[in-house]
Amino acid sequence: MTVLDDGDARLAVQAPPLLARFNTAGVIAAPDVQVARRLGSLVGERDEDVLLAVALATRAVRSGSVCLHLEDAQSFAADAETPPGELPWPDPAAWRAAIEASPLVAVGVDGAADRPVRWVGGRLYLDRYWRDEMVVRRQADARLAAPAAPVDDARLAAALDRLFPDAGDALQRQAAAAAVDGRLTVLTGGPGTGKTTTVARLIAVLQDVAGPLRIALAAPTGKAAARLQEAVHEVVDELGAADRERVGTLTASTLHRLLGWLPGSATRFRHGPGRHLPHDVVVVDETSMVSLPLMARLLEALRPDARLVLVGDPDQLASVEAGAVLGDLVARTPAGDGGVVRLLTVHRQEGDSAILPLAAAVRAGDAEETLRLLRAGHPSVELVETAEDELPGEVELGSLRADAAAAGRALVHAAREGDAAAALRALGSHRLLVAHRRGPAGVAHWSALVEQWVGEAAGPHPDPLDPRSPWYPGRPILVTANDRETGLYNGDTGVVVADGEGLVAVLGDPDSPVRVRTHRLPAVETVHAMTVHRGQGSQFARVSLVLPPATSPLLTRELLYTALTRAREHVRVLGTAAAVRRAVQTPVRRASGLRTPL
Ligand SMILES: Nc1ncnc2c1ncn2[C@@H]1O[C@H](COP(=O)(O)OP(=O)(O)OP(=O)(O)O)[C@@H](O)[C@H]1O
Repeated sequence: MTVLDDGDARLAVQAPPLLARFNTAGVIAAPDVQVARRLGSLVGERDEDVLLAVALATRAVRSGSVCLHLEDAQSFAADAETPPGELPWPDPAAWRAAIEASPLVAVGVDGAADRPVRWVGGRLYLDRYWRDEMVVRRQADARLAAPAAPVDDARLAAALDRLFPDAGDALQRQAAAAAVDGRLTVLTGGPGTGKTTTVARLIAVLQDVAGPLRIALAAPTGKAAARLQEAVHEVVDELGAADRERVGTLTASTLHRLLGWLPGSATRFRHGPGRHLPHDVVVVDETSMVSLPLMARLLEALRPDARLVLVGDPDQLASVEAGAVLGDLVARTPAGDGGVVRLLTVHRQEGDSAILPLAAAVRAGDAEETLRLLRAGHPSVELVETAEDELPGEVELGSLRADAAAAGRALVHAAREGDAAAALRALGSHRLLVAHRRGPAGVAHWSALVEQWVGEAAGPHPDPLDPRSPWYPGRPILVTANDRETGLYNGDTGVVVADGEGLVAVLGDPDSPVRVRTHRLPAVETVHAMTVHRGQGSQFARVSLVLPPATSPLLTRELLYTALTRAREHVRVLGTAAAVRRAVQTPVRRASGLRTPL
């Protein structure tokens, strides 16, 4: 057994022996032990089996689950140093009995309301997540059970015929009809299946048959909100004059902004059960990124008679915080139920791109087909297969370097000339995505490498700049904090460009960029590479994905699928065949109770 080392932040100081054993084995971390001990001390619970279960429930939340399935507890040891079979797991029956008898634990749906942990159906919850899951469960059930206010059938049929003509897509039309009839509609589909097109047209239908309605468009990130707004405007601009007028000019915001986020307040949001949102319809895009707590807050804040339309792709990465609500809502709703519509036909004209078949193979979990498509050498797809578990060498990096340097050179030259639109277009022309934030395969390593390549390709700036200044024309930036004053959000990207004698940061849409003086910017990082999580909600002409070693716990099907579908024209994957296989064969499993009836 590893000796406890106080200098190692992963190891808890003075942990009870059983917890210490699981801690040193790497199954639970110091914060999990601390939560278990703190909760235990509230009620004098000393039973180490119970404390271990609480620590594992905390561990489960840290890895994105809402609760701990006790019978799956050993899965947390899969990547630990000690094989799960060698750890002193409590006897399952005794473990359950100890949990049920503990003063820490409320047992069952109707168990005591004031205990910090809840035990229901073999699942152990920290109370806060239990309550949020109940909010989502009750709200979703109520919304699916009772339809929205009725509309005139003939008028609805006419609106559907006009906005979803025969040549269109029957499922898109069905989604619009569901959004009129129901108070909760879940609209899913892969890239290019027409989700945004359907949203814009279903709003036109709603305004016609039930309007005038107050409509909110929202997304989990500022970037995704901006993209939604732009895409909806494009579709609305093509509608007939009467529909265009009824829809009006829609603006999209982040969910936090919609709910009235209050920094530092205990209730967190201005809108909630006691103060509903004024909207008749709320449409949320990129819902796969919405966590369980945020979904609970949104549902509580809706007027009971409002219509909610959740749009997204449940095969993408789930939220950073706990929960995979979109996937759960899709899975729990009976097939053929009006509340969930999955669009299946890809409408985007991409020539004969191999990206979507590749993404489909990944989604289907077919590792051999994924490798075959990657290796086939289609113009839109490239695999740079590296030697087992080594970082790619100079030869292997050749094509990535060529793309990164070309995009970087175009970006720097445009930035030096003060051409904001060209600089932002260059920023979107190629993006390097990686799995890890830190370590040898992390963002920092790759960002520094690309910076060096771009520096060599673009040459030194002709005018002498202050070498101590972090600002130079052609610096690509990623905003890492929300900032009300400038309206910038965590995740926004842009470029520093020349502006007369000085410099200005330009961000967002190349055709109508936001301009912010560098001294007014919130916290930013140089962004020559980003994590796949960061890239979610954005698309780029060309994408290069560096896979981590096959042993990385971050290597999942959702990560690969999300990265591949960020590319519009070309995607390059660098990594071993083993890493590709491992990713395709490792779907993320996030425990929750939402899929199971109570
Ligand atoms: N029913 C349809 N008939 C013909 N073309 C369509 C139809 N629906 C959508 N399209 C076209 O397909 C393309 C993709 O549509 P859209 O952007 O709405 O898809 P999406 O699912 O939102 O994609 P993504 O999430 O990747 O942005 C657009 O060019 C759109 O005009």
